[in-house]
Amino acid sequence: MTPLIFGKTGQVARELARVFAGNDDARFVDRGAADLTDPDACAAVIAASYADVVINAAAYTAVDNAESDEATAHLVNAAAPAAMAKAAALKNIPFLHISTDYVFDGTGDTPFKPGDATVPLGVYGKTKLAGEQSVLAAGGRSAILRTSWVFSAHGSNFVKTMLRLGADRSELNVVADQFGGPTPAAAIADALGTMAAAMVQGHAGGVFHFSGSPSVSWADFARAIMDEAGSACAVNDITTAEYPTPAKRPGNSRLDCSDLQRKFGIAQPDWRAHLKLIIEELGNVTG
Ligand SMILES: NC(=O)C1=CN([C@@H]2O[C@H](COP(=O)(O)OP(=O)(O)OC[C@H]3O[C@@H](n4cnc5c(N)ncnc54)[C@H](OP(=O)(O)O)[C@@H]3O)[C@@H](O)[C@H]2O)C=CC1
Ligand SMILES: Cc1cn([C@H]2C[C@H](O)[C@@H](COP(=O)(O)OP(=O)(O)O[C@H]3O[C@@H](C)C(=O)[C@@H](O)[C@H]3O)O2)c(=O)[nH]c1=O
Ligand SMILES: [Mg+2]
Repeated sequence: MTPLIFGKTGQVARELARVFAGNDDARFVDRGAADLTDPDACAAVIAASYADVVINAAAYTAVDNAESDEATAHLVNAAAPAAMAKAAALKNIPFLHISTDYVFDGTGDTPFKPGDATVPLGVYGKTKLAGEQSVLAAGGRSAILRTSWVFSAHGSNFVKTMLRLGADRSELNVVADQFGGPTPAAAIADALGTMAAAMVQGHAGGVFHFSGSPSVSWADFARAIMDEAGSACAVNDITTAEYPTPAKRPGNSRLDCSDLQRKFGIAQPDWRAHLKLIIEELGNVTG
């Protein structure tokens, strides 16, 4: 396999570097080599490459900032993936793209299936959905992996935020009415590696869901983080209304991941086991 990967510094991209560590042909494209605000530059990198599969692990992920910066979020999350998917289709090579639970409105309490109606609540979700749609419309073979609540030892994520805040405070208020599956970036990268290999062999692709198990509220997740880190910081349940943010977030982010299991043999990871490893890796002592 000769994968071309957009993103180098992000949570998932760094784990893809581990997945492809033994592959000298793998190439990672960072912001300096192709800025996603310049979709033509992204297409040009694909056109000039010898890759047999393209993975896009770069995105505009600042959910609240996107509310006041829709133009940039749209370029990065929609226009760039559209250009990438078209360039990959022209070369007749498969394209793998990552999307989000935030394409859903979060109603109900059952896990969303890939074919369920998408109704994003904010700009980030709206631009990610536009990206999905243009990737599927590009005419090539593509796979879209929707995931949720990504965490790892690197970059910025909820685990690192909780460890940082928990180190200075005796209690934290965290929303207890938004539910989803925390997902280790390492498991996403492993899944993408498996999917890329299958796609190179001719797998048809499609839209799939992948999240960690079990589903919890952000408050439950925060408590698990504090417990695992040995932190004395207490976590109080609050409602979404008590934690106002620029972007509205879905109350139900649960994803039904059974299609990915059936079509690619990929099982949902238990996020608790990964959390333990990551907190060990961070060497965190929060007192
Ligand atoms: N984080 C999460 O909780 C979730 C993420 N996802 C999706 O998973 C994928 C990977 O996310 P994750 O690894 O967390 O992302 P990160 O936020 O950790 O990293 C984002 C990456 O995108 C790059 N990037 C952003 N803007 C540009 C740009 N203009 N040009 C070039 N590169 C750019 C960043 O580069 P730089 O370092 O230079 O800024 C960085 O490498 C994304 O598609 C995201 O939408 C889905 C569900 C949840
Ligand atoms: C820091 C903090 C957050 N919260 C809430 C806000 C929010 O509802 C929830 C999580 O906060 P975050 O800022 O990490 O959430 P957010 O950045 O919205 O995380 C999302 O990122 C994008 C990229 C995705 O695709 C989603 O799957 C999801 O992971 O916790 C509290 O209640 N208390 C706190 O002290
Ligand atoms: Mg965030």
